[in-house]
Amino acid sequence: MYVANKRRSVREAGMRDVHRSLPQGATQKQVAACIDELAADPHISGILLQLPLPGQLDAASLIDRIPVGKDVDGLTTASAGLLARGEYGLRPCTPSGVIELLNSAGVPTKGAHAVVVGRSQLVGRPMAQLLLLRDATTTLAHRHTTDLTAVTRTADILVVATGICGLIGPEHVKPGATVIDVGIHRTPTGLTGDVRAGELNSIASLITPVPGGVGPMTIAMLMANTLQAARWTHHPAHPH
Ligand SMILES: Nc1nc(=O)c2c([nH]1)NC[C@@H]1CN(c3ccc(C(=O)N[C@@H](CCC(=O)O)C(=O)O)cc3)C=[N+]21
Repeated sequence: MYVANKRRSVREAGMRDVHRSLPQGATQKQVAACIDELAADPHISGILLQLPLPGQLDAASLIDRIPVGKDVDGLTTASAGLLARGEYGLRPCTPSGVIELLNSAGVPTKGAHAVVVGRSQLVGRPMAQLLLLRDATTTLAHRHTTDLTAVTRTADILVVATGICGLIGPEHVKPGATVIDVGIHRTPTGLTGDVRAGELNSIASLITPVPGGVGPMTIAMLMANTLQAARWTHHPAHPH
C-alpha cells in the first residue's frame, strides 16, 4: 500500500516511475544486482529500497549500494554522515516532513526542548539530528529510558516514533506542547497512531492526526528529494 501511494505521487508529480518487485525469497546478490543496475542508469535520478526486507537480506549493506546523489530516502551511511555533520545532503523523508510541519505551523524550534521517542535509523535518529540542526535542545528517548513520562513531560515538541500503538497519553504531555505522531497502526476501528490523540485535546496545543499527518508529508518529502536528486543528475557540476 505504501509503495502504491508513492508510485501514484511520483506519476502525479510528472516523474517517471520504475518499480522493481523481487520475489520474497530473493538473495542478497539479486537485490544488489538490481540496485547496481539502477545506480548505473543515467536516466534514473532517485532510488529507494522499500523496508522492511525479508530476514535473509541485510538492509544496511544493500542501502549502501545506492549512490549518495540518488539516495532519495536519505538512508545511506554517506547521507547519515552528512546529516550528523550538519552538511548538505538528502535527508530521510519522514523526519524532514516533520520539520516541514513544524515550520508551516509556526512552531519555533530554536531553544525549544524537543523529545524524540524511538531511535530507529529510519525516523528517530535522523529526527533528533534534524531538530538539533534547527537549534532545539534535543533528547532522544527509547525503550530503555528511565521514567519516560518524566522525560516527555518536559517536551515543548514531542515526536513519537515507537511503533507501539497508543503508547503516549495525557500523562506524557506538557500543557501547550506540540505533539507529532509518527506511528501508524491498523486496528478494527481504523488507522491510529502511537499517540492517544483523542485524550490530548485539552492538553496539547497542536497535534498531528493519523491518518492525514506525517504519512502524506513523508511522500511529499520523497518527491522533493527526488526533484533535488534529478537536478544533481542533470547538473552534476553544481551539486549544491
Ligand atoms: N525505505 C523506506 N522508506 C520509507 O519512507 C518507508 C519504508 N521504507 N517502509 C515503510 C514506511 C512507512 N511509510 C509510509 C509512507 C506513507 C504513508 C501514508 O501515506 N500514510 C497515509 C495513508 C495511510 C492509509 O491510508 O493507510 C496517512 O497517514 O494518512 C504511511 C507510511 C514510509 N516508509
